[in-house]
Amino acid sequence: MIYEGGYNGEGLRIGIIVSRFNDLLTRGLLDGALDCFKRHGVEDPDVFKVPGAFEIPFVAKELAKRGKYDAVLALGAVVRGETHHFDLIAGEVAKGIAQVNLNYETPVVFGVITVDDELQGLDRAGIKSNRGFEYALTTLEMANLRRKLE
Ligand SMILES: O=c1[nH]c(NC[C@H](O)[C@H](O)[C@H](O)CO)c([N+](=O)[O-])c(=O)[nH]1
Repeated sequence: MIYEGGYNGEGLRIGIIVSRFNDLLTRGLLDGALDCFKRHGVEDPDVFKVPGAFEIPFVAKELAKRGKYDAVLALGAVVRGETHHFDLIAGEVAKGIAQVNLNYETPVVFGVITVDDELQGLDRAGIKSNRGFEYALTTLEMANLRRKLE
């Protein structure tokens, strides 16, 4: 028997966390994700805005703890600058989101792009492709798979 989640979003409760840092990129990711959810039947996903990617794990934990959503999508953009700050942030955000997945029952999809520069980010946030749309498909699949595992 093969268990896998489909892309039907009808009846699913979806939360989206999006960071404002590198807003030009994260706005594109959010647009792509909202387009995907709308076209797959998700009614009115909730959007939670945070200052930067580092703040995402806290909100992800708070949402997962309450168990209100079938799945949560975390969107952010970490751009390699002159400092090694991005390395610290990207690593901590990834670890933080992974921990929420393991400590709670709500799948949280890691939709944080890590890029060398803004142009590379724009390529992924709508110019060549939209990773937000792709991560939203992953979120639908995980929400539906979770329902099959119950
Ligand atoms: O989302 C990001 N936050 C960034 N920093 C802010 C961080 O996420 C926190 O908001 C801040 O450290 C306050 O906690 C970034 N860089 O500094 O490179 C970045 O590229 N992306």
